[in-house]
Amino acid sequence: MSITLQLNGVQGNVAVTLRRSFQCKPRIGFAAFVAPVPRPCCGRRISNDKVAFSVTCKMTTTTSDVLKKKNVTENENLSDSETSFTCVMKFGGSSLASAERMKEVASLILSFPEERPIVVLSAMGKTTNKLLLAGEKAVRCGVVNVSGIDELCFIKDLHLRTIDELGVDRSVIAKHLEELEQLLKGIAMMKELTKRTQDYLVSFGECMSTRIFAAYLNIMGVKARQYDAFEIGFITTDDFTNADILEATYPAVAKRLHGDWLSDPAIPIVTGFLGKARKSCAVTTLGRGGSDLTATTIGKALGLPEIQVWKDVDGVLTCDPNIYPKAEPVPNLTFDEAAELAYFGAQVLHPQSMRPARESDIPVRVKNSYNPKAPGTLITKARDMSKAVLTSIVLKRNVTMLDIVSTRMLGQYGFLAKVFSIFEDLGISVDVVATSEVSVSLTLDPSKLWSRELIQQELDHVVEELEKIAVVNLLQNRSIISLIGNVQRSSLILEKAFHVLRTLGVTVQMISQGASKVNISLVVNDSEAEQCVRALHSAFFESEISEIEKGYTNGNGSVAEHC
Ligand SMILES: Nc1ncnc2c1ncn2[C@@H]1O[C@H](COP(=O)(O)OP(=O)(O)O)[C@@H](O)[C@H]1O
Ligand SMILES: N[C@@H](CC(=O)OP(=O)(O)O)C(=O)O
Repeated sequence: MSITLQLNGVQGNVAVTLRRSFQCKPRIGFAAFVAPVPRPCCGRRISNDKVAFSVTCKMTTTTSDVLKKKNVTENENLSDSETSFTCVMKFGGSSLASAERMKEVASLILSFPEERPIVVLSAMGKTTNKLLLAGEKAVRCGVVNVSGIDELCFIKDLHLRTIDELGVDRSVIAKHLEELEQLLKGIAMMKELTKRTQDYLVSFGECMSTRIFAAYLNIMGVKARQYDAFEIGFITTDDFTNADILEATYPAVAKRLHGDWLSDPAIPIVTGFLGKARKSCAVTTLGRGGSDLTATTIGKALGLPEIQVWKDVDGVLTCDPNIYPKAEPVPNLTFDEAAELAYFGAQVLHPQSMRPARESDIPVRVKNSYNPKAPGTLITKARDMSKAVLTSIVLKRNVTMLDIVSTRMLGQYGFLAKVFSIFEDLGISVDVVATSEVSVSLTLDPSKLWSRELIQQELDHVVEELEKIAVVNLLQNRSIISLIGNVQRSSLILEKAFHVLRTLGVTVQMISQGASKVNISLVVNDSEAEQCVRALHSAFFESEISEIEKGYTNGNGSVAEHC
């Protein structure tokens, strides 16, 4: 059985996403569609000979952004009933810092009446940081002093004030506030904060923000339902503080959210960042900023047409605005570029968050909840790279670099394998690598876990192990500057970048062109890094002729074609 879809006069290449409807039968192959259907789809039987399908059509040859939703029945009969969600909207802590902000986010969601979103929320403002600090203080302060921990008082005050200002009943989070204090007392008693307990501790942030927001929507007459991710099928590894999402998550989450919607439609308000460990069944977290990953996971699970992540900036910018305020929004990025950018330190996206979106080819839109009219950044599988040179500059500070020279003869095989097995044994992740026949230079990832730095003891251990096979030079306080862009034009990028760095008198200590073909990484001293980023930004992105650019002007004063 197959379906022929008539798209009312729209010509050209049409990508079609079919979304699961009421029942799991019959399974149907949709051979007639131009694009392959991502997974078996199910229809809703509306009479003996008709089955209704919820279909989203994305016109890829007209305006790439136009989404049209239609319900299509077998033999081109259209039905009006809408059966599923249209997007994920994720709001981070920066969008939810106060009652005022929660109100604005609620009206922002409701300003898209044509959307039926799944909403993913982070903890309010800086709640996660405060919870972590409260946990650290609890270890040292003694049980009797827990109630007085500044961060606990701040969290209580922020959430109760928000509840009161929104007109929500305090009972919505009363149990959580009580349990949070009990947990901190437990930590104080044990004088210990394990990673597992740390995850449980920070989960209170998302558990409370989602409950408050759902209750507020309900008060406003908009039916909403709160979900704890760890109760609806987010299954992860047991790697507390940095857990990976397991495949079983996708069908479980889709079944739960879709099933609930069909039996009693309400906007789902889901905790970002959290999961449930497969073995221990304890609460896990997905690493800092992990709510982005929650959003893309839900997008993939339900095969949604779009994933939106709402931030406090006008999209992904040409560099970190805290380093250089003249940073500009980047209108389009590929999944590869966004992933590389996030991995190499741009705080704006969680490093793993692009994976589910890329796997299911769902566009991710990064928008500004403080400035919803700004177009934001659209992240897709491919984009027109013909004019692209540099997209964004990313800085990762406080990196440790190792120069490792083999003590054996030239051509000794297995040297690299030995080096990397040492890192594997010690559970340390390597970022950037450059090799020669007898030596390897590499940088160590400082922020794998909770943004913590590798501690000296761990570094000493690495060096000790490596010194069994090599001469090792440990170089600390380095920075990686990642040039994200079109590596097809790497000569141009490098020529210009090195001109900038030479003008500044900066020596590049290592260079590596990523296998992803969208990233060139340069290692410099920490103390010089910010100055380099500003100068590189000025040279690559600013139209006025900068001091550095002057070196590129030709005789008649016009800028030579370098970028
Ligand atoms: N290249 C970049 N583009 C945009 N924002 C960036 C970039 N690099 C760093 N940032 C920082 O990331 C912040 C947004 O990310 P984040 O705080 O995680 O938002 P949220 O809490 O809403 O998820 C911005 O306020 C900005 O300071
Ligand atoms: N609250 C968590 C998860 C998160 O994603 O936060 P945000 O969206 O505010 O970056 C954190 O601070 O890491």
